[in-house]
Amino acid sequence: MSSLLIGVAGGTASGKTTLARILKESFQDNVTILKHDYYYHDRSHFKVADHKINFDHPDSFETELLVKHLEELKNGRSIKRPLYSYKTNERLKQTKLVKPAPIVIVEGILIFHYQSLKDLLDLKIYVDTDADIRLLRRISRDIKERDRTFESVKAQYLRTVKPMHQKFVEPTKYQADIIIPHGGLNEIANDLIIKKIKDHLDQ
Ligand SMILES: Nc1ncnc2c1ncn2[C@@H]1O[C@H](COP(=O)(O)OP(=O)(O)O)[C@@H](O)[C@H]1O
Ligand SMILES: O=c1ccn([C@@H]2O[C@H](COP(=O)(O)O)[C@@H](O)[C@H]2O)c(=O)[nH]1
Repeated sequence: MSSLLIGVAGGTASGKTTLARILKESFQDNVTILKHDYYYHDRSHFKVADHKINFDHPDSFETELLVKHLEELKNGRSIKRPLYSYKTNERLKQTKLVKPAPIVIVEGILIFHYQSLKDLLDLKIYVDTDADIRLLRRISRDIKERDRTFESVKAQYLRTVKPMHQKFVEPTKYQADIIIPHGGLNEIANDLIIKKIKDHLDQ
């Protein structure tokens, strides 16, 4: 059986990681998760504050490498994925071994922007959460987990995150097979996706 490739897109802090985590908890070793964020270009040479760098433009990622890795996984071969630090904007020297699995979830704000990536996906899910909720979540998460200050989150949001969302992320919503409202813990939507995955595993 070839792997089922599921893409989970949506704005920052919409609940993509939360959905991927719920699917991983339900299906354990049957699920492998790859984040587009692992494939950010290295920006550690920038000595300026984070909010000066545009991390929300499609050119910020090495998407060709992600596409190559997804093809490898789909063909049953392991890959060594990059490791990325949000704290230092750095692509680390080490890599992490990722084994193929029946379900591969790829997650990221812009994954439906690239035709080559979209063509590989069997199911495209867009997690749709209101911008004010996402901003509140992002402020808490970035301060707690990504070593940011309120001022830096605010400046980055206004300078790049919001305009790039409107220009590049939001339009990809209509590329999705399923749009999940109130993303993160939408139980009905999550149950439907779990059912779809079970059907694939039972084939
Ligand atoms: N339904 C929800 N209710 C409250 N907080 C949530 C919900 N879904 C996600 N979060 C929180 O919001 C933050 C961003 O969620 P996450 O799933 O990491 O989003 P994304 O991967 O889209 O950036 C995390 O701190 C997460 O715990
Ligand atoms: O070094 C970095 C890399 C990325 N970001 C921000 O992360 C989000 C995407 O991650 P989500 O988990 O989907 O929120 C994106 O909006 C970038 O702005 C960063 O701040 N620093």
